[in-house]
Amino acid sequence: MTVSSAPGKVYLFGEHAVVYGEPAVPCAIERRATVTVEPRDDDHVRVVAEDLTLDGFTVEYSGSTDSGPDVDVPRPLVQAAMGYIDAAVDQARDAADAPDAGFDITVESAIPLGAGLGSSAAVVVAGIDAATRALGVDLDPEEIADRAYRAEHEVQDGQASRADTFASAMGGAVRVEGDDCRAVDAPALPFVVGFDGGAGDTGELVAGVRALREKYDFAADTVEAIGDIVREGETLLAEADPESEPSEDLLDALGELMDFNHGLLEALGVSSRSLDSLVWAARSGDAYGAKLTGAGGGGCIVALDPTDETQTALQYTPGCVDAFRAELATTGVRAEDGNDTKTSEEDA
Ligand SMILES: Nc1ncnc2c1ncn2[C@@H]1O[C@H](COP(=O)(O)OP(=O)(O)O)[C@@H](O)[C@H]1O
Ligand SMILES: C[C@@](O)(CCOP(=O)(O)O)CC(=O)O
Ligand SMILES: [Mg+2]
Repeated sequence: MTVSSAPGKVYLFGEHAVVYGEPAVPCAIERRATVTVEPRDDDHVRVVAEDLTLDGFTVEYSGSTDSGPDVDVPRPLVQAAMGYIDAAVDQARDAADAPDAGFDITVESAIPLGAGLGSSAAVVVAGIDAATRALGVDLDPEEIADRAYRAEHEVQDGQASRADTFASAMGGAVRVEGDDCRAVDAPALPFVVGFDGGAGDTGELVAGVRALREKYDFAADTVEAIGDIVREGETLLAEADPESEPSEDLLDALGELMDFNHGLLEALGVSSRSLDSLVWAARSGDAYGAKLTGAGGGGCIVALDPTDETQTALQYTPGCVDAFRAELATTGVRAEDGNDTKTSEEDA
């Protein structure tokens, strides 16, 4: 049996624009998905994922129910739910050159689904690591990141960047621009996350931005302007001492850029009334800055605040179902079964 975990992430800057080649800075956070894999003697794949719920299915009884009810779950719902795990299994079979390998897979995750914290990337990264190790193949974190990207790219109909999967596989703060992925030496930033209980459909939201970008030059300019914000932000990070607490000046400047980034994402149509209300609650709670994180539509915002004020303000905001401090995850994908021959920290 092999067990692997991988972290979720928040975007300091740059989601959506990263899909069109602009840079982005996602940061891995200490909320992890854990995948347990047991190889099988046949080529079947059996998945237990208790955090995953499906809305709407039909159960048909005909005559005796000895063989159990015939559950008719609409195909698209199953595909949406299972696509990422399926794609991770395909990648692991390919990496181990074992096209007929079968697995019993259990997924457990502390990352809310579809909420912009990269649950899909964490599940795919941890799944590829656990399944390849179960087949006796040990991939390094960069290769897991690459295969996880290919899996997300396939599931999201060709609309995915390398950002989420690279951050999850490597841990820490990273910078992604097209195929160029690298670690960023940044001070530990005081992230606070607010969750509205909702979710967004990544594929649909990315398609919406793509359509606007094709329709209006000013929407294409907006995407480029997000890239400018990221470039400005990474200059600030590069000037800071990664070993020290971030200075107030740095937090002020990063916060201003986060606020601007949120405004541009809002203009591109990927925010929502509840995300905006959490962003404003964080700002009135004294955050240095706040923005939505990930695809948007519903889910999470991220704010910068070293004190408890933003978290408290969010907790008292109607529509906020959870508010928590998100520590930077310095380790990306890792074995949880004592069979690890590497961690991304050692490799970095
Ligand atoms: N705990 C889990 N168990 C099984 N699948 C999961 C789990 N968490 C996430 N997933 C997969 O990831 C999808 C959500 O990914 P996505 O829409 O990209 O949002 P995000 O990555 O922001 O959480 C789910 O529909 C599901 O397919
Ligand atoms: C919108 C996007 O930039 C980030 C999506 O993040 P998430 O899946 O919502 O956590 C898409 C991508 O980079 O693949
Ligand atoms: Mg995702």
